[in-house]
Amino acid sequence: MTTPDSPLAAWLRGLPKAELHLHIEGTLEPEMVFALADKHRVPLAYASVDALRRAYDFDDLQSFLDLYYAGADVLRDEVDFHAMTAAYLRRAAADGVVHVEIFFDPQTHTARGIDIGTVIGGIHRALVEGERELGISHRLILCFLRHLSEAEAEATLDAALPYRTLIAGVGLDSSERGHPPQKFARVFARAASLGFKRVAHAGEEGPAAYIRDAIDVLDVCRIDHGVRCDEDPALVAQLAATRMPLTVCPLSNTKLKVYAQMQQHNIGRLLRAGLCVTVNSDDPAYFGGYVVDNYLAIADALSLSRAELAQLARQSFEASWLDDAVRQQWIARIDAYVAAT
Ligand code: HPA
Ligand SMILES: [Zn+2]
Repeated sequence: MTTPDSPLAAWLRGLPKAELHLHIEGTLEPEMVFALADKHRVPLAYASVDALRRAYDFDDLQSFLDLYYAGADVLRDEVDFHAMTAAYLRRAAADGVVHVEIFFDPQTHTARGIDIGTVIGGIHRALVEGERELGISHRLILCFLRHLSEAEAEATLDAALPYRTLIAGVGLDSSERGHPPQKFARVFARAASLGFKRVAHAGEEGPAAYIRDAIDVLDVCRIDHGVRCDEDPALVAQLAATRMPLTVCPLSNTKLKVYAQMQQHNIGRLLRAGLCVTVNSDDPAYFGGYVVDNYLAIADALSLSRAELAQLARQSFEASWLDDAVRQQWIARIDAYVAAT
């Protein structure tokens, strides 16, 4: 068993990495939930930090989402959004993350009467500070909640337009089954015409057909999760041939019972089949680990070599929205690190 103080963990922390699948609301640790509940006098359903953490025992995606949306209720002002984002960036820096592309869910907050400018303002201020103080570059991705209507997604896009220079792309998250990509075809087309890049969660709990539809109907440039692609061998071949990135989240997949055990995870097989798979933490406060914990979990369970782990890190930059020259610089840094260690 590989531990966080093992030589492999230290080596992984030294490996430059990008994190591309991270819900900022999913970084809200129980300690911060309690601190913010206290600050705003919000009653909580749990008596202690430990009791809340013990509740993080999920059956599936929906059982997680119910707690995740409840936890986000303590975020009330700009300072809260800043504190949450700053804490994540400090933790990511300790893991050797040098670039982040993070999701936020504006509808979770606007539905509670919080202005979208408060949400974006706090997150963006922390990202700018993180770049200056920690050297972490960033992109911000606005996610639409797929259990809500397309009309509500359209209204969210409208509300975000005054902040459009701060937002690189749009995504699609929340309950997947029964909410296919087609439901959001028009709002994604409008986002494209406005110059936003597109990503979507697909093939986490939903079928492989949702991955095809995200590509064909929403014109996405990455798939978030995508692990159920292996139910469709022709799709796997297409993903390999086109180098369509998958932002895979191993600890999330075992916590939400997509796989009963990490040994069953397909990321190693997909990597060896030539897919641009990447390693990410999704909602680290809820799933028991940040990005290095995710690398360690698959290294251990799937017996991945250091060469394979380095390739996963290279692919995190290949899949990123960094300028090509910057991407190539980070990949060269990885090559140099591997040669020197
Ligand atoms: O893993 C996820 N899937 C879908 N929606 C989400 N919202 C936060 N995390 C997730
Ligand atoms: Zn996710």
